[in-house]
Amino acid sequence: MEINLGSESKIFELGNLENPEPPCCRVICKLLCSGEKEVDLAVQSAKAAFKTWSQMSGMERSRVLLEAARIIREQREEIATLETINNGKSIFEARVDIDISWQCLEYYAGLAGSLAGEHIQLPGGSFGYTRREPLGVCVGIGAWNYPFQIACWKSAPALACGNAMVFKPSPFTPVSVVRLAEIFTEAGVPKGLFNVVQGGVATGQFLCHHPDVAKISFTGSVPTGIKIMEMAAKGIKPVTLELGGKSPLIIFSDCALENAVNGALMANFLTQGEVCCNGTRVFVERKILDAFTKEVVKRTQKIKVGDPLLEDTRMGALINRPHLDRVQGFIKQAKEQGAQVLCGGDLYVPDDPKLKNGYYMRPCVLGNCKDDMTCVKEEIFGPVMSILPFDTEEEVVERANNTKFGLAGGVFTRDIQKAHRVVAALKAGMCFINNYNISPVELPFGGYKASGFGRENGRAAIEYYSQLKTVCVEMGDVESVF
Ligand SMILES: NC(=O)c1ccc[n+]([C@@H]2O[C@H](COP(=O)([O-])OP(=O)(O)OC[C@H]3O[C@@H](n4cnc5c(N)ncnc54)[C@H](O)[C@@H]3O)[C@@H](O)[C@H]2O)c1
Ligand SMILES: C[N+](C)(C)CCCC=O
Repeated sequence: MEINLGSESKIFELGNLENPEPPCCRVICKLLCSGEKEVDLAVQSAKAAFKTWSQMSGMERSRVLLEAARIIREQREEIATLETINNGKSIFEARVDIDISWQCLEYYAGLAGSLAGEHIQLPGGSFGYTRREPLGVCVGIGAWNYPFQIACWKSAPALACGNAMVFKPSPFTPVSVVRLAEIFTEAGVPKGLFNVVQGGVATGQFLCHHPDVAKISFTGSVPTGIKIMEMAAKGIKPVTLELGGKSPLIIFSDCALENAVNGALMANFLTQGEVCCNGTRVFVERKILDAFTKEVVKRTQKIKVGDPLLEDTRMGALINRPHLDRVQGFIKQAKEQGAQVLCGGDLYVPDDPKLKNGYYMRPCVLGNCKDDMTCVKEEIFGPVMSILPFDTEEEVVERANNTKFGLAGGVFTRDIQKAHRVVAALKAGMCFINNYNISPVELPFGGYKASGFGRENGRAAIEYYSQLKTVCVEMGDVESVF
């Protein structure tokens, strides 16, 4: 893979080969941060490509996106391996991420040909119509937990609507999105339509302030989301913010217990727990608290942690040493505040000497949790589940909503009326009934409250990557008031 590097700014490394002692691991590549000049070059080349792409019909764009989806499907194994090396997640999960990525491209390819406005009849034979038009050069800024998938969730609807995109991945996971750019080019998008710039805060700021950028779609933390919104406000640019969460998962005593346990594991331990929509506050009806807890702990202890490239590994390494330390800090604080570590939470050192400095920990289940504990209130973004007992539906709904976040929520029950009643009362954008953390690309995804706004996936995303032009057509004479 050829990595398109800027010439300015400092080099950043993914790991450090020269000094393989903690806190560093191995270098897999060295990249230059894109400076102001490189950001401008990327935006200008995207702007030039936009002229061609936006004039193509939806069907023509659809064919190109389908070809990109086909290449990704064909190269699934290679891209999944790259993503595992990029992020540290298990190859098993990386394959799922890649599948969701090509499905996303296929879905928006399917919509591209049918994007249309309305015809509205007016008096005297006059009429109006609306045109759904692209915005121009959109910026995508990604987090490190789903690098390839986030880039697809942003670029697929953006390109389907006729936009160009400049994408900046997280500096912790800069690699796989470069492959996506190559694939778009192989598939036939005009040169420069999807550009990648590399770097961190400064590069992101150059992008957000650029006068030729029409829209910013951001995935990341709440504090950065606030800064993105402030920068966008200065240029009156629309934003999509996909931010953090501390989502509730509510397990009623009438659930199918095995499904509920599976759901709780899905809600907490994908991608080493580094998932924005995780259901980390697991509310369990007191009647089944012991049975549920016993089973969830047993199953958590069986999760195979280690070399993410091995077929049977289900949990790989956390993103970096500071983040691992931060997660460990939350567990220490939880213990100090009275929570009980029911399993895991300790560092894991694989037998393989080449992995001994990796950022591994055992997945953790915390019992004896209370709503006011830090581990229950703050997003940990690691493999830490907090179990909280409850007694009544009314009580649990109130406690579930008692958070600044509103990204997701889940309910396990066999009572279908209760299930719909409870999800209707949850103040969260993405709710699951009797499952958790599955990702059909047909369904809109996004948050309430501090978890952000705008939607990715589904038809809804089209609204956020296009604008409506209204055309009013007079068929008679002009009746002037003057
Ligand atoms: N809602 C979602 O879909 C979703 C998905 C994944 C992650 N997240 C959230 O992301 C967070 C973890 O990801 P992270 O640590 O990469 O988040 P982050 O906010 O630190 O960084 C996200 C991206 O923003 C860039 N950035 C940082 N400061 C910037 C600035 N001032 N201007 C412009 N760009 C800037 C970073 O380089 C990175 O590319 C968690 O809070 C998680 O919940 C949300
Ligand atoms: C694919 N998941 C598991 C729904 C995660 C979506 C992106 C959030 O971090």
